[in-house]
Amino acid sequence: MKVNSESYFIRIKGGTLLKGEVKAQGSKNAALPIMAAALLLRDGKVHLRNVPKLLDIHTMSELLIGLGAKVYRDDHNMIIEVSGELAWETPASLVRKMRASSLVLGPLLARCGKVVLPLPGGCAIGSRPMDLHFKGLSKMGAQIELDKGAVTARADRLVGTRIYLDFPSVGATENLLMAAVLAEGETLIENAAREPEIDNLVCALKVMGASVEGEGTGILRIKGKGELRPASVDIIPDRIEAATYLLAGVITQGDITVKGVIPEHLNALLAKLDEAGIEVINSGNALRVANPRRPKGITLKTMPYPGFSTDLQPQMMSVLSLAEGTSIIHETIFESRFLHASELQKMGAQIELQGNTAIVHGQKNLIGAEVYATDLRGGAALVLAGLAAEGETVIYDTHHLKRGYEDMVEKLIPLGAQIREEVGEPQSK
Ligand SMILES: CC(=O)N[C@H]1[C@@H](OP(=O)(O)OP(=O)(O)OC[C@H]2O[C@@H](n3ccc(=O)[nH]c3=O)[C@H](O)[C@@H]2O)O[C@H](CO)[C@@H](O)[C@@H]1O
Ligand SMILES: C=C(OP(=O)(O)O)C(=O)O
Repeated sequence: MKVNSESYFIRIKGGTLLKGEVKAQGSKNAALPIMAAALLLRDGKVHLRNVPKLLDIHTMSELLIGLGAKVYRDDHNMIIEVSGELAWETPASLVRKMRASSLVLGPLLARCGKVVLPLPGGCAIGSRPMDLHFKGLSKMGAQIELDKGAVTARADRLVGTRIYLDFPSVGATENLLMAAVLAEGETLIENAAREPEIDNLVCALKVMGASVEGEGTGILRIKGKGELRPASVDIIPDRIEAATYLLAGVITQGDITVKGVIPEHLNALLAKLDEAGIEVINSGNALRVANPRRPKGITLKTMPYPGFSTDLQPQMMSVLSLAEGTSIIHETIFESRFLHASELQKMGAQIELQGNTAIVHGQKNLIGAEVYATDLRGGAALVLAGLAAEGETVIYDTHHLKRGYEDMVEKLIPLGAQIREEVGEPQSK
């Protein structure tokens, strides 16, 4: 039987209370830009530790190899070796697979003076333009041309300048920061994103010899350097993956400890769980929920960090669909990040959508059903719902989960989940 990447599905027999410990993986969204940052080296290696084994990481490796870098992997360690000339044309087949491919734009432009990047385009969760990336690079002296779905950026020299971001875009902050570390003079990025993954990138750039100040403050001050040096970098724990397992404990009213986390990265989630009446035990580098009660309905709004992460909104919607009372969820980051709602409705969730607001009327039970993962976190939300639902849930298109969750099924089984992944064409599809 021919198996393609879209033939994965997951079967869950729900209603089992989960119990045990699970370790957080390294952060996907920190590892991806740091891998791209290796392109800034003229000659040498960047060693990365705690790199998660994910499809997106594989895609970024392929992209770097296509550009002329060498990538070696050994379990969760990775070495990226860069020397000599790099290609500046990025292949559409890889760029279209993953939005984060656009993170090679800043480093390649700074390193090669020219980049052709097919535009990653929209995806299921929203249109995701790159205007802020282009505006910032233009201000640094780059010429940007858009033609036939690709951007060509050219710059004989990038010059430090003052850039105000109209929105604290994570990707734009990362691209501009990486371009600025090799630019002439000082760059100021105002209204910069403050996500922990940006701090991890700043930390990586600093060990590579860059001069950057202001991480976490919203104002980044970068003094350009002629050259960076080889370095070793630790990837931070993945706050979104960690939170997903914590929420698996909440939704099954189980007893789950997530180890190897940085709890302060999850302050917004912890505040909302507290409002919902869920006690989370914080022991410094682990978070535990111990047979929590059913959550109360709450209101939440997704916001740039330190606000509530849009990447946790779908999983939280599953949890709140089993709350006592009604919850209101405002999605302010992506315009179509409610695709999971109609799948949750098939499982008995009572959700009304009004533009970027979801009104979730909590139910006592969800019922297993056949549902489709529409995107990465939407898929995670369905796994959570399936773990709590009565009877069997079959989730199709679970290849999306492989972008962001290392061995999700294998991590849930020891916690008591009755879950298995299957490959092939399911009968009922
Ligand atoms: C690989 C990675 O780190 N992905 C994360 C990153 O995505 P990403 O970096 O794509 O997210 P951004 O912060 O850039 O996007 C946030 C919002 O700004 C808009 N925008 C962005 C750039 C731009 O030039 N113009 C513009 O209008 C986007 O369409 C979106 O509505 O941050 C998102 C917001 O926390 C997370 O959900 C993603 O998981
Ligand atoms: C939206 C996400 O990733 P990406 O930006 O790579 O699509 C995510 O990690 O939830």
